[in-house]
Amino acid sequence: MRVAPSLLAADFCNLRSQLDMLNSSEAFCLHVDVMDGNFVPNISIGFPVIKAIGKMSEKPLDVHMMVNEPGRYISEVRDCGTRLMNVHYEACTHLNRTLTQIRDSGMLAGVTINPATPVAMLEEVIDIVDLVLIMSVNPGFGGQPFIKNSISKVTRLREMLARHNSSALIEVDGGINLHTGTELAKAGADILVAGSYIFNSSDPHNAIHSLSML
Ligand SMILES: O=C(CO)[C@@H](O)[C@H](O)COP(=O)(O)O
Repeated sequence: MRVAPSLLAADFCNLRSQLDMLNSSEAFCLHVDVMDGNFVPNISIGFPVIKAIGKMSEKPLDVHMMVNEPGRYISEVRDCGTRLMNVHYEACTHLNRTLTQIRDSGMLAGVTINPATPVAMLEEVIDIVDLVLIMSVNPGFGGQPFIKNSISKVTRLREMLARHNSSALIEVDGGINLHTGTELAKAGADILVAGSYIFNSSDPHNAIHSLSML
C-alpha cells in the first residue's frame, strides 16, 4: 500500500524535523491540505509554506485543494514543486477545463469527491484524471471518524476504472487507521492518506510502515 502522510496533523513548530522523519520513511508522497475558509469552514496553510515544504521534501507533494474554483491557483501550486494537484468535483464550475489545465501545466491531475457525492458523477472526467481521491470524512478537519460507505465507493470506482481501461490511482483520505486501511486495501484502494494515525503515534515511522504493509 502507498501511504501519504497528511501534514495537517504534523507539528508545525517542528516542521524541519517532521520532514526529516518523513523523508527517511516509507511514505509514498506527502499530502498537503489547503483550506480557504469558504469551500470548507477551516483555513490551513498557503503557498509560502507549501513552497518551503516542497524545498525540504524528498517525497512528491500531493496538494489537496479544499478551495472554491481551484483553477485560479494552478501556476501557484505548480511553482511550489507540486507533483499532483487534487481539486474537488464540488468546487469546480468547469471541472473538465480545470483538470486539463492542471495536466497542461505539467502536474498530475487528481479529482476529489466528498462523502455525499456519488462515484458515478466522475463518469465524464475519468479519462482525463491520474488519480481519484475519495474523502472518507467531510473535508476541513483532521481526527474525524471514518465514514463507512467509503469502502463501497472504492469498489464502485474500481469497476468504473476497469470499464474505462484507466490506470488512475484510487486514494482515500480521512479516519484511516490499520482497521479502516485493511478494509480499503481489500476494496482496491492504492493510496491511503493518514494524519492522526501517523502523527499522534509514539512511533510515526512505524505507523507509516504498518499501513504500507496492508
Ligand atoms: O483532508 C483532510 C481533512 O480535510 C485529511 O487529510 C485529514 O487531515 C486526515 O486526517 P485524519 O483523519 O487522518 O486525522
